[in-house]
Amino acid sequence: MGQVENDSADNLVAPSDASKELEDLRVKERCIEQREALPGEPRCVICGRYGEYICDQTDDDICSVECKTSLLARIAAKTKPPVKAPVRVDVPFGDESFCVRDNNFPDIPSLRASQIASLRTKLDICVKGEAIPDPVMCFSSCGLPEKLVHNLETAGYTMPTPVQMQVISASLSDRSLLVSADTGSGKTVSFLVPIIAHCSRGRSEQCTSKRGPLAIVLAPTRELCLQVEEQAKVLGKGLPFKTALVVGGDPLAQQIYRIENGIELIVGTPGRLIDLLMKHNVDLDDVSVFVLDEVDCLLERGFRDQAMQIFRALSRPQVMMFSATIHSEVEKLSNSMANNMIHISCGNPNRPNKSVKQVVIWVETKQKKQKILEIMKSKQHFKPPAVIFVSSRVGADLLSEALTAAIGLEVISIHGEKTMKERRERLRRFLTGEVSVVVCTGVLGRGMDLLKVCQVILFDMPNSIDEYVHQVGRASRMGEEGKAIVFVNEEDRKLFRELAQVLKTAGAPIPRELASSNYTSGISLGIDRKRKLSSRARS
Ligand SMILES: Nc1ncnc2c1ncn2[C@@H]1O[C@H](COP(=O)(O)OP(=O)(O)OP(=O)(O)O)[C@@H](O)[C@H]1O
Repeated sequence: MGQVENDSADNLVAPSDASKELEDLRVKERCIEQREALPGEPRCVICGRYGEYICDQTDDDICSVECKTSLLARIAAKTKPPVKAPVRVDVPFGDESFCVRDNNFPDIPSLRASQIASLRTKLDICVKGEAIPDPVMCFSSCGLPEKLVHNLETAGYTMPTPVQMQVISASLSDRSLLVSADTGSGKTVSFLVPIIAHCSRGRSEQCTSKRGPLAIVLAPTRELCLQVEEQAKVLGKGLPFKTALVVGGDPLAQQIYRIENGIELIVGTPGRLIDLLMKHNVDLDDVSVFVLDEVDCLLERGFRDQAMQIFRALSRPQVMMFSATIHSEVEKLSNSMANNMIHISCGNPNRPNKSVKQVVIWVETKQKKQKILEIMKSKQHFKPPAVIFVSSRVGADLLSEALTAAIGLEVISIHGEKTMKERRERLRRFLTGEVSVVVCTGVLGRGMDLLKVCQVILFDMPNSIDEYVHQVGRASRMGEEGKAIVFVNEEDRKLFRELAQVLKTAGAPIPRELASSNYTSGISLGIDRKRKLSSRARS
């Protein structure tokens, strides 16, 4: 007789046929345990996975107990008069373990700690902190306003991504967070969903006509602010949720007028927001959520003082910080901004997204223009729409003009010296496909969701490997395959060591010149270095 296997998810022994059958017969508790539906198979009406069961009360296809619970909750919410959301209670500073439970929302069967741990491992989620809420498996199972769930579905977001699963649940319990997750993994929705839920709940409770902001999102570039505000509007449609965009280059008076008329969320760059706060009396008393998107940039560079000044103007907000690149200095600083912080990391932080193929080519500075023309003339290598990153504003203008003249295809430039109107219009033309190639400085390097782009060319290496990670990341969204062609030469030597390590980890080819450089000595880089050294030894 075969021994009965332990059915723990952590068990590494493959289950016997008999236990597999038993597993198949077991009713799936959570939707994550259910497989995807094959073509022609019934789909769960809540999450779209395989609809293995039928809900006895409604006859709908359903994948698990969790989704059945959500379905019944939805139906109950439609038939019952709207229930008042629980009152948000101000707790003493430092007591952030307090959390408001929504007793109107039915309990979801809970998983054992070992199952949660194994789920996080499968989803590539690491967490650090005390009493961390479990990840949520679908948007409809965490008590969000029904309209918000509907807006998410309409936007095509049927399932949360791993970072959203963990961040949304942690954030809904009012905890402050430091989140590092791959480029293109869906961090924006992970902070917008709790913000919108919080704002619409907050407004439905307030009896006063006063409508000062309830949340602030800071981001380092105007383009990123524009993008985040757009997405917030889409997800908050139909809810008591208005936004104000506060960025330089747009008239200040209009921004003030909008805020005075009542808004819930301000999305802005630090400089303009400080400017506005200094010149105008904006009541920030009710701001209880403060998000720093691209936090390493906001806390490391010239932005730090401004970001901290805004933070200090708020009274004990929930702080949520996000980036694909976070190092220890930012971790330390972030810990000083909130108590009982949760650290979440998803995927491969501080490294380029695995979906992007990195092709690093050694090109002398004088040859760069010739090389990029060769690439752009090759149907095999050039796959527009494409973004070309350069290091200077003048360089962006010159290169875009030279490429337009040489290949007869309109190539536009975007950088910080252009007016806001021009930057907006050019970005619109690129995003709508009117032009297919843009040359830009770092203004489009971070956070920009350039949906159809699957090729970037780093004509000039950026100043740091962190910026490299972000720029390379523009070539892939949500795991789509992309390609980054990167020009390097001796002028980039201060990054050789880290670059070689990044390429080695990704299994990408390392140019011979880089492998044999003194700057990469001591790193075992395999074949290229050995070949070069042995040919030297022969001569
Ligand atoms: N749950 C979801 N289902 C499907 N698509 C999603 C989901 N969440 C986000 N997306 C899409 O994924 C893309 C990447 O999201 P987003 O721009 O938020 O990534 P990010 O993690 O902030 O990346 P970066 O670090 O580059 O800023 C966007 O096009 C967004 O619309």
